[in-house]
Amino acid sequence: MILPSTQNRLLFLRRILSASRPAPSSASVRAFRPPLARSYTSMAAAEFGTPAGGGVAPKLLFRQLFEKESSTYTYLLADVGHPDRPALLIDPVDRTVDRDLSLTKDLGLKLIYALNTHCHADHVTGTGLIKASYTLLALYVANIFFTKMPTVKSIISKESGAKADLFVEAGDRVYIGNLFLEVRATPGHTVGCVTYVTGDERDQPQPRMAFTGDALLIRGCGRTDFQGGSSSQLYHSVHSQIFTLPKDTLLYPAHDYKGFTVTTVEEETTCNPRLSKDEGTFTNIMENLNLPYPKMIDVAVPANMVCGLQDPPLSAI
Ligand SMILES: N[C@@H](CCC(=O)N[C@@H](CSS)C(=O)NCC(=O)O)C(=O)O
Repeated sequence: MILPSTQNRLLFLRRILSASRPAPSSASVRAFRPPLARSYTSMAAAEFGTPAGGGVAPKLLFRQLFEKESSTYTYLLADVGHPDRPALLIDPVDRTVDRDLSLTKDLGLKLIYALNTHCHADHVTGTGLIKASYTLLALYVANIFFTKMPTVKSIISKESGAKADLFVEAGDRVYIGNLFLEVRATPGHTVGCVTYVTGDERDQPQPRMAFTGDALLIRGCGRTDFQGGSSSQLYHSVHSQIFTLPKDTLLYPAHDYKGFTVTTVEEETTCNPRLSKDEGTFTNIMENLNLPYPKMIDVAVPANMVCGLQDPPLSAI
């Protein structure tokens, strides 16, 4: 079956969707996993803390993807040890949604979640388009009244104040199959920034991996001059929540402007020109960055507060 581009799919969706679909629920969760190998129709809060099971060890499939206009990294993670091959995307960008969805399809993955580390100011998140695209796919392949509809749920922190299907807080776990990400609160770039860290249990990937959003960039860090930013808070977030991870933890940021792809806790604690300093020096550096505002800030922030969908939001179609 040939499907039109995501933008065209959205236009089509707007024409044919009536109020037949309830607005997404906004359940707050501590740990949740989708009811794999059962139904994807449930919008109820997920299960708490029980393994997906199946007797198979988790096996990570990992891809780092780049969006060059905003220099943004999107990360694809999947548990390919699980028969359903469940997957999630971290920080998808609207411009590259088609690429990301076709990759998940090529790899035979079942996308379950689209996560944001925070409400971005420089680009529009892809989570809204991904959700809409999946909804339309369900309409193509079956009728919405009888089928078990594949859905992707958007996730962001509760503190962000942004719209999403599920809101996470420090200590929560996001499961795909038998893999999980632990949520750590790392405010300072924005009030709602979180870092997603792979699990610390024996069957989880080693070394651990942390998706730091804009809290920590390779040899840098997120700016702190808007969206409730605070250099003192950022310093404490990184030192208490990221630099305390094992030294070999791989750190994957949401952006890179210098050509780097990955770093480690050990590297950044010693080589980061901002965060390896004492707090006073760090604050002084941050107060004197004198960066121009991101070009898209006036478009991106309002759009990202509603999951990337605007004019009109999907719930209003
Ligand atoms: N030139 C870019 C924006 C660059 C920028 O401000 N990046 C942010 C993260 S996205 S809000 C940042 O925190 N940078 C820190 C730094 O030291 O560069 C654009 O116009 O989009």
